[in-house]
Amino acid sequence: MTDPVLETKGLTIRFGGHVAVDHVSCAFGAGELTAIVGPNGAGKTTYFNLISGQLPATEGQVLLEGRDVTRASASTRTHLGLGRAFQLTNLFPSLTVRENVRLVAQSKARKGFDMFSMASRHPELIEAADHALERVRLTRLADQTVSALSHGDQRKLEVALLIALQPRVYMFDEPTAGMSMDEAPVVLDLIAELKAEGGHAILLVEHKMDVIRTLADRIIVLHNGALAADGEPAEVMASAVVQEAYLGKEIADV
Ligand SMILES: Nc1ncnc2c1ncn2[C@@H]1O[C@H](COP(=O)(O)OP(=O)(O)OP(=O)(O)O)[C@@H](O)[C@H]1O
Repeated sequence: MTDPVLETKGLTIRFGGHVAVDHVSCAFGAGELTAIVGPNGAGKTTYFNLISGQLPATEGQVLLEGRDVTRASASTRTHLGLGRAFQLTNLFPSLTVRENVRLVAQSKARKGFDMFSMASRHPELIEAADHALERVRLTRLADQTVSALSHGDQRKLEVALLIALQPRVYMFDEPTAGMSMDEAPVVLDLIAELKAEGGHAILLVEHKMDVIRTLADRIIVLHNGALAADGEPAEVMASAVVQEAYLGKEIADV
């Protein structure tokens, strides 16, 4: 790997006596999509929270393009290029879909949040928002308020917001959860396109094996918070230790 885009070194968090993420050292390169798997409670979401800054590490480091961001706030990490799919609680439900995406494009461009005056003076922000919406096939809903969107369309909007942010690292946590069979391919195709663009590291927490099989270049397995396996998908899937101990029966048909 050339210089990693993202790296964790000995990353650890303890909740009281419980070690939820246990000295995880892992580097993620540009153009690589890594699926993070493991049984319920293995520490996947907590690992994501440590990387994105939602939780403070007890020990270890998070490096973004070589820069130590371990003590940086979540919003600083976002500005530095760490893009985690937005939770809908971060959105403005009474604003339109386009306005929400534009606010992210605006924050990326560091042009402040004076939403209504900014729009006319910076048509490029509208363009960036519309481009992101087009990529997730939400153009037809651009003028709807967010609160009126279906669950699947809200998930697509989360991805559009990430695209508007143009991060170096994309972090997706079960991006197609709750989507219909018709909706999921839009998001999965888009993630494949982002991977093909080559400039980003992509991390994906995912339970669905068909999604992992289609998208992942690499799989890491967490178990009891520790890194239990790391390698090419076929190799990791085939390892007896993963089949029997970590993923159970579901993986047997891979
Ligand atoms: N804020 C917290 N306080 C105490 N314990 C926590 C906290 N957050 C997570 N944990 C514990 O850390 C462990 C890892 O949880 P985590 O949610 O990261 O697992 P996961 O692999 O994402 O599971 P799932 O697949 O079910 O989402 C669990 O035992 C969980 O109970």
